Amino acid sequence: MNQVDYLRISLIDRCNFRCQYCMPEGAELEYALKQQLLSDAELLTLIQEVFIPVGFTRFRLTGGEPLLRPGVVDLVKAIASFSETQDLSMTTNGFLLSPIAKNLYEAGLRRINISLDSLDPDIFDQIIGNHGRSRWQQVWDGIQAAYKVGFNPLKLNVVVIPGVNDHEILDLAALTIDKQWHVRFIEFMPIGNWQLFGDRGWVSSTDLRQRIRKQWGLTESQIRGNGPADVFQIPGAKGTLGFISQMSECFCDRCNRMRFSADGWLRPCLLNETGQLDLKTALRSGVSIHQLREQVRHLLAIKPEINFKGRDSGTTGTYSRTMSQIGG
Ligand SMILES: Nc1nc2c(ncn2[C@@H]2O[C@H](COP(=O)(O)OP(=O)(O)OP(=O)(O)O)[C@@H](O)[C@H]2O)c(=O)[nH]1
Ligand SMILES: C[S@@+](CC[C@H](N)C(=O)[O-])C[C@H]1O[C@@H](n2cnc3c(N)ncnc32)[C@H](O)[C@@H]1O
Ligand code: SF4
Ligand code: SF4
Repeated sequence: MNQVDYLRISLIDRCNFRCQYCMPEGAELEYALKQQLLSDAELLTLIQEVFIPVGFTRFRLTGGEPLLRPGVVDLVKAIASFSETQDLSMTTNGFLLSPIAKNLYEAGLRRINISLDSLDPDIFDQIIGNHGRSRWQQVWDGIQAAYKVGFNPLKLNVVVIPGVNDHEILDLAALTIDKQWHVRFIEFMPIGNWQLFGDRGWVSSTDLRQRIRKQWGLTESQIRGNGPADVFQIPGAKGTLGFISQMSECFCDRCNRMRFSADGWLRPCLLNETGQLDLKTALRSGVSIHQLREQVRHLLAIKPEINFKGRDSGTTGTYSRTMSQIGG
């Protein structure tokens, strides 16, 4: 059985973007109230006294937009300071990154994944639901700042939406030729926006690889990631290309992760809502740390049965939480 030692922690369910595939404009979203969110102290207690003792050693901070969380640098510092923390990373939209990148690095964050769905500012703004001054440049500046500060690996996430940004695949892939960046193409999942998804809203990774292979050739990379991406490389390129094929492939047999929401729910599988534990309510109502640990241990033991098994249909299920609430 795969070791489950990687926890994706959502720091906040809010976001400064409205990506079409995640929290589209007009969608009715219910945000957690401040008192429903875990405080820093509660989160750190749960990490140190529950998650680490049951075997989690790798943590990814996500959201919503994690850089909107007040005191995010101090939180990074605190999690990085636990001697058991072997890997601390973040997934961000990069908009607020530039001025804070150095502080995050100095606080102990080493890996960062930044979403960048387009190199064309107009298409970018259309995808993220922006109507004012374009936000592309500020995100690009955030990426450059992270690169300069020394984040390694630096990964760029692209959700591929047919008819919207799939014509940019080669331009995005070309970013890896001269820079040691890792560009990852993610198959769009119908969580959050069924309308945009339509009959077949995703382009398969196999299809994308064919297009890239035709242009430059493509080899399987020796580098293995920590997660679901299959890693390839344009021959001679400095960086790599990752393909996250959650619609066309099953990588659940190598699943190593759980998710923890900003309001304290532990979720054993992204695509299956079974078995979630409300650790915040339990903690606040005085359930002992020992009992919480046992509950999480039990969830780890039954996770293989919960892991998503409905992939054959080529769709997923229906979900009560959006990607922004789950943390991707
Ligand atoms: N189905 C499924 N998709 C996942 C899982 N983990 C990540 N993804 C998808 O991959 C996207 C990008 O994830 P990231 O936040 O960049 O993290 P990652 O690729 O796991 O990170 P690394 O630790 O750098 O490998 C997510 O938004 C999801 O769409 C998973 O366990 N199951
Ligand atoms: C929910 S976001 C949270 C972190 C941050 N706000 C960001 O966008 O990077 C995490 C990841 O989920 C991806 N994502 C969101 N909705 C998705 C969907 N419907 N299908 C596939 N990936 C999705 C985003 O592209 C992003 O890479
Ligand atoms: S994908 Fe990230 S940036 Fe886009 S709306 Fe969702 S949480 Fe915000
Ligand atoms: S769908 Fe569930 S079991 Fe499969 S890789 Fe993602 S989180 Fe793990």
